[in-house]
Amino acid sequence: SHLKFALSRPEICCAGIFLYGTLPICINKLSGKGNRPDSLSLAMAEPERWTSRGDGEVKLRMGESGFAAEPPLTVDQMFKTAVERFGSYTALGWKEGEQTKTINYQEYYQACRTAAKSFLKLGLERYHGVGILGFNSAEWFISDIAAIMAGGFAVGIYTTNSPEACQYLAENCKANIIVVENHKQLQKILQDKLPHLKAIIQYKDALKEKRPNLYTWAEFMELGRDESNTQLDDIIATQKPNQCCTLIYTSGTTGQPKGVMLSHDNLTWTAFAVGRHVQLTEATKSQEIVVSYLPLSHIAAQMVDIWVTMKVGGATYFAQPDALKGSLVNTMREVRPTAFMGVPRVWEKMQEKMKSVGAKSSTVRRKVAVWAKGVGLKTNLTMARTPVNYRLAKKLVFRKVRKALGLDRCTKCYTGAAPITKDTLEFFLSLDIPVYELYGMSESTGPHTISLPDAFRLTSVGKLIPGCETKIHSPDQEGNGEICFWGRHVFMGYLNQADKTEDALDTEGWLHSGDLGKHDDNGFLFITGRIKELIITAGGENIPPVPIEDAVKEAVSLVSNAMLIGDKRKFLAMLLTIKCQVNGDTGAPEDELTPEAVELCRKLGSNAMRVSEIAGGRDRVIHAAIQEGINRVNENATSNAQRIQKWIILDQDFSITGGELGPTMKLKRPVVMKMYKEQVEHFYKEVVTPSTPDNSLPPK
Ligand SMILES: Nc1ncnc2c1ncn2[C@@H]1O[C@H](COP(=O)(O)OP(=O)(O)OP(=O)(O)O)[C@@H](O)[C@H]1O
Repeated sequence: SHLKFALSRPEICCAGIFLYGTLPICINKLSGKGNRPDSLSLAMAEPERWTSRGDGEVKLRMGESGFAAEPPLTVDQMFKTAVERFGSYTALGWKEGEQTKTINYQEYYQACRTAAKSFLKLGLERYHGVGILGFNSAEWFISDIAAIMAGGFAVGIYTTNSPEACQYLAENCKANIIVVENHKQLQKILQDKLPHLKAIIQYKDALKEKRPNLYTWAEFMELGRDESNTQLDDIIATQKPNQCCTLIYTSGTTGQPKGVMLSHDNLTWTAFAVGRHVQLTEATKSQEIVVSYLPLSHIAAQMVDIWVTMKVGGATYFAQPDALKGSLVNTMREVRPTAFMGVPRVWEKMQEKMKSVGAKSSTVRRKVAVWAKGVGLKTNLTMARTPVNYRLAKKLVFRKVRKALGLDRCTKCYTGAAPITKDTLEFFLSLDIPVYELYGMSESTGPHTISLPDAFRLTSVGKLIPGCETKIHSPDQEGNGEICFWGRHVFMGYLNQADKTEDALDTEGWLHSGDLGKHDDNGFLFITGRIKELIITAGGENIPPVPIEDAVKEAVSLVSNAMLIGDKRKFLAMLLTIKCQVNGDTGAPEDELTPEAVELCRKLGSNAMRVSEIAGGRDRVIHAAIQEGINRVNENATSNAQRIQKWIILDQDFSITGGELGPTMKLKRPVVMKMYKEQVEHFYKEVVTPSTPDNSLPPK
């Protein structure tokens, strides 16, 4: 028909050829190389691999067989199937006073439909956000799924966000509705600056003030209770798996948060692939139980607690808001999860706690524990369990430890979202608790590789999830290169950020992770660095900071956080913080040292009790001990450029509340650089000589 048209109207065709020549240039400018803007894509038959438009569609990365060929589903379709198969099984559980309340899959689905109708009644528009700002709860899940069913975007907001950060997100996703946990979170969004906002719902505690368009959870659910189903069903009928339904905002370790657009297929396929790959059991055989406590605005928690659990008909129990301040272990002991996911900091905290309890126990107990841990590590590393010793150690120690942690029926313990140290992995392995690593990013809907009981290498992040692919881009001689992902878990694009999307996805559609890694001969992936935080010195040397920071933390036990500086500078310097107490209510670091740090100071010959007595080199004894540790690290440096020439102890530890750490405890380097600009400038102002009175070490 094109040919026929060209022959009948040659003048239009010539103009068309002219336009056709210039159009690609305009298109490239508008939307990035090789990817048509969506208005044009719509006119053409096939959507492209990515889009940065909220109402855009993408081409699914279907495979011909295996996991990648699984038929695509919308969230509603997956949920309906779960209701058909597991309708009467417990879906969600939570504590109300001393009582545990539960709802089954049938009730859960109906609650989501009611909430979806309420959202529509409040004016939720298609492809607009529903922000959710609060601790994990049934209301959080219901809001999330209802937002999707009603045609909006579910948008989790970190509870630790400042009012400005909350407003930035709400504006960015054109939030029509924001669901908040309590009065404290409500205060963060009570601004006139949100042009799209139509209503706010508070799901915990009584309202402290009445405002138009502010609803309690009960009032909100009442709105949709008797609404007809027509509007909701019409919207659900038009939803497609390749459309966006969830926005995950990156936590900003590498810059301003970006809205990662996840499609229905991203969520439902990843839930299927993970559940199948790690061999979760379906509720009809034996129900999987998880505890929800990690921030739900992060993809790891959402994927495990909401989607994977729904796929297999598991039950999710909610921890208390003060979970990470100490109550988690109580919930764990009550719920006794069958699968448990922690970010590295959670495992580290457990390790610290167990070590300090262990240190106080009797000599005999300690000796038994040391012996058992030796047996545990050896047998788990070699996978050859010496029956007698292992059985005895299990009876005397391992079983008791698992019970105390609430992990007695947990067969799947995971860590992910950030690097974990070998020391922590070995600690748990020695207690016969293998912690399996997951690796991925928001842009890959969570996991890309997973280690499994029968595919496990200490410090490896495991092997690829079937249906996904990994490419190591530009590998060096040792096989180290940028890890790139391919598969149905790869995101749609960053909302309204075509340029940033283009940086992340290459023309063939590979997602560039910004992480360095390599495979061993058996296909295990090892993360060896982060390109996104590589330091390039003024001399042109590329230095990955994390190994040096970890080495310092290991050499000087008093140090809680370390950040290496030196990008575009002549030499390396380091900001250090000291292990201190944390305020139980606010999570803010305090001036008092931890008991462990006080003990370490004593051993070194210092009476320091507070950070302020040590910071800035005030305590000469501690200062000398740290310098000695740093000298040891410097001795192992691979080149002169990799030696730490100067360092300083800061007055305050890094924290999530302070903004220096992201929700998964990854360092927000740009934030720290800004906060300590003066100290950093000071490093580079001074002439480095051996007699410099601060913490300097002369260049070799
Ligand atoms: N098991 C792991 N081991 C080491 N690093 C990991 C692991 N899992 C995730 N990471 C790191 O976390 C990154 C993904 O972070 P995520 O997508 O959760 O973003 P984020 O925490 O919101 O921060 P950002 O602002 O950097 O995107 C990965 O690219 C990798 O650097």
